[in-house]
Amino acid sequence: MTESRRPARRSRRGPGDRNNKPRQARRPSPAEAGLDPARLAARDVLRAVRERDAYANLVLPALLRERRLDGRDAALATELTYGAARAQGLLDAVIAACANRAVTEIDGALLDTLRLGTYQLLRTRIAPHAAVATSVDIVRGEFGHGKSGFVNAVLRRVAEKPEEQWVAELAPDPARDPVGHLAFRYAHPEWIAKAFAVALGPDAGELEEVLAADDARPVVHLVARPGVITAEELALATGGEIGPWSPYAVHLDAGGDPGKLDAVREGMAAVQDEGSQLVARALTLAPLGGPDRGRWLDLCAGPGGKAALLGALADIDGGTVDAVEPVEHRAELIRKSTRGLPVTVHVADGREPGLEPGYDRILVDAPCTGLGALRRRPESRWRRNPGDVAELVRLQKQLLASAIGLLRPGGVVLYATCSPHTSETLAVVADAVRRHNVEQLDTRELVPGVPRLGDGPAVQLWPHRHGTDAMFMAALRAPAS
Ligand SMILES: C[S@@+](CC[C@H](N)C(=O)[O-])C[C@H]1O[C@@H](n2cnc3c(N)ncnc32)[C@H](O)[C@@H]1O
Repeated sequence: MTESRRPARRSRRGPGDRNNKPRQARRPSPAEAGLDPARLAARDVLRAVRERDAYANLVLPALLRERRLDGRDAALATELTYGAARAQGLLDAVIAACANRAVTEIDGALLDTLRLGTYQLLRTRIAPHAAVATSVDIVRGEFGHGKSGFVNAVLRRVAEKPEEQWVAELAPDPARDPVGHLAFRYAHPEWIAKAFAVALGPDAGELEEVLAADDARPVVHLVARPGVITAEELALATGGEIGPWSPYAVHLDAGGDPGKLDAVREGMAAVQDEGSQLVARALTLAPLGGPDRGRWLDLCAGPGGKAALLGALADIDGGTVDAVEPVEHRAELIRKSTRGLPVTVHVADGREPGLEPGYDRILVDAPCTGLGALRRRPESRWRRNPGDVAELVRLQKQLLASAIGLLRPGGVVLYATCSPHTSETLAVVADAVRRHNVEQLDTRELVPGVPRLGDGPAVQLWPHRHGTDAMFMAALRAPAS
């Protein structure tokens, strides 16, 4: 991040032009007030996230379009929004230390701007005076001098020390609490860092790399629709690079909106993490007892990323896919993403979908905490709490049991989560193996060519090792007869 403060844009319309109203009769627009549009957009998204539980990665693109921000403004707004949303816990600890009060005692509207300013001061190369002045301007424009004085005072204290020094002062002692220290330093809730350490097991020494990977800006992954375009052709068409593991993956390094790419608009490609591509492909590669008659099921299919890949692969061999999703608007997304493919969408609960048993292959891409995709969902680490896990695990076990009941003899179910939390992964699979007559396959063989998959039989992908989301998958096969 090399952005420094630029002169604020001025409106071309003279202040007072509209409706010929006198100058003093209306508030100046943000541009007229000299407010930086990128920072204002970032502040507004942070506010929507805090007040309405909005998703930053949905609100920001819409807001950039609405305000016609592009180029450097869009890049700066994106960096500041996602960066501040990810780092919230660390930013709040520093703000609390500088304000001499808990952040819960600070007016939320001021806190958004303080987070934005603190992020710029600690984690970007934006000149400190610019970070402070633009934050103060935003607050002064909305609340007046008194509150902007408070923001000014807090941010000036933040600016006294670099991030490392704040971490050294505020984080738990690394000798006594190494996981707590890393969690603080890499801005993760401690329970999530602990869950990652447990999932890494003997490789827990890699925890710092996992946490750091979560904070890196994620590369956009595209999937080339099989039978329509190859990854090579897609890479050429988009200027991207072929992904290392999935035969359909292309990585886009450049920023910008992938939805505007011709290949994506024309349905030849879609945005999909390479790990998700590997999950869908693994289901198709699993060895069945007996021949594959091409009757496949995606039991938790919304919004349809994997259903679309499965549908395209099924189409090549004349197979079909049933896709189940209980939430109507997510079912509609599946219909859109699988248009033209042999996929039938069922709005139903996967625990009792009302489908005829006898499937050759079933994917259970279970609802989960999403702890494996934190880099793509900036605010989610601060929204989730440990109490979410037990309820999800109950649902995951029920969905997996339902899937096993829908298999034909010799059929395979692939259980997957975008979470590495072992309660959602290994424990759910162990429970299924204990309760049901299924054999666990070596899932590593279903992701050929991918290194560092551990001792099996399940597969845990990691952002720091594979550049994918931390997808988990385990294949279970029903006895042949
Ligand atoms: C991890 S997402 C699946 C992502 C999807 N496979 C893809 O690649 O786009 C889990 C989905 O399960 C759905 N879900 C939640 N409860 C469910 C249930 N009882 N039965 C089936 N699906 C359910 C959620 O609405 C969500 O769309």
